Amino acid sequence: MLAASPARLPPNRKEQVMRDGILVINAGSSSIKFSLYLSNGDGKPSLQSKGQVEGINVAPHFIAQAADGAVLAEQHWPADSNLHHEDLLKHLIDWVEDNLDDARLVAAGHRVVHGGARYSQPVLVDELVLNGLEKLIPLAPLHQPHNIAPIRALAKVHPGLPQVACFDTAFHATNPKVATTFALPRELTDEGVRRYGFHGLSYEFIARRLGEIAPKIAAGKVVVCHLGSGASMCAIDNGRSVASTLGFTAVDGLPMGTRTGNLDPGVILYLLDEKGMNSKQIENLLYKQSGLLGVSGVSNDMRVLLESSDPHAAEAVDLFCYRIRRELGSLAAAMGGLDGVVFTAGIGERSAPVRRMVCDGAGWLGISLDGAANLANAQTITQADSGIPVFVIPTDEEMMIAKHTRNVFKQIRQAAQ
Ligand SMILES: Nc1ncnc2c1ncn2[C@@H]1O[C@H](COP(=O)(O)OP(=O)(O)O)[C@@H](O)[C@H]1O
Ligand SMILES: CC(=O)OP(=O)(O)O
Ligand SMILES: [Mg+2]
Repeated sequence: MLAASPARLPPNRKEQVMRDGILVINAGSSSIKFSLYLSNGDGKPSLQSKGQVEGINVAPHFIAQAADGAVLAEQHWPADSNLHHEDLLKHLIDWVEDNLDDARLVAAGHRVVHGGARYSQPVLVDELVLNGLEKLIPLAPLHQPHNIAPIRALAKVHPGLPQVACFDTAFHATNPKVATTFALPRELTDEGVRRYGFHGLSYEFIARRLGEIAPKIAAGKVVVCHLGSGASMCAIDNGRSVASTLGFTAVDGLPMGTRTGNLDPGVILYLLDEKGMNSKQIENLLYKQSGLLGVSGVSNDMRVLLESSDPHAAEAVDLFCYRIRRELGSLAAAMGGLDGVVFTAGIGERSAPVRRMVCDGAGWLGISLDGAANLANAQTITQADSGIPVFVIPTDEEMMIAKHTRNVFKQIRQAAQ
């Protein structure tokens, strides 16, 4: 049973001293990340613990940490342990429940990458919603099945726990039609074949955080570069997404760890007709064998490429940075101007060489990098007289999910009273 059961909502006298716990799950193909937030009143949810199971289907490793990073629990399983997503999720949930202290679990929030045309807001999940989300699996094969699996698994062990799906696509619902339309026959556009954009939870967090750090810039035209294993860029005008590099699926735009990014569709026809590949083989090529891994032949990990002496590794890094520079110009053009740039996610937050290669080629936009600040991953990495400031801001998709989940939970609690 997936729908929220009002029976568990009004706290009884004893429970009134308990704090509300919100479990956030961000599940990928080989890892399940969790964060437990305590939520009291209207304040910002506070992180109580976080952790992850990595190496699913290889040699799973579980780690849980307190908000200050202190390790609370750790477990390794051998490669032949035969543990699957569901077993490991159960381990994770059991650990969270055994370590709630004075909190009680009141809701769970999940990152779901594709909400399609229907969901432009977080939604309380029920069977109908889940069925709709399952129909979007072909549009995000690397993510959507893994995002949905923990919702079903959690519903089994916790029937009645309100679960909220928070979408990577939702922040881009403000894009104008011209930014989302492919030049395809109208019937296809009308049935939903259009650009959606992803990484929206990260962009929403960054837009809000930039509003605290540099409110004047945040009220202007900003390009945010979310550079992780999945990578994209977003044009944000006065806090609203107006264009992004990811499209109908999460394989468009920039080259990523293992994904091609933007590709002439004629290449797909060539693969079908001349190479005799079928759609599954092509999906595998586009999503798992390309990007940094495919070009370098070395690794999908930016750290490994930057340390490698293989010229193909350098070529992959060059291509990644070149494409970011091109998209920077394109997104600035979409907004008709540029007031600031933000780097975020694994590579954006930590890789000074990548940021330098992007910014050195963006002098024409007025960007003038401060080398020392860049090396130090400082919050502002441009010189004081740079025409455009460039920021490094750590993203926090989990915090965004916790906030959305708390808001949906508050609404259903009010409705139940
Ligand atoms: N110090 C670093 N320098 C360069 N790249 C880094 C560094 N730290 C992490 N990365 C890269 O960040 C990427 C993962 O980013 P992340 O945002 O955690 O991705 P995801 O959440 O999509 O798995 C990997 O390619 C990794 O190599
Ligand atoms: C949508 C997407 O590409 O997500 P990730 O970066 O987590 O792979
Ligand atoms: Mg990510």
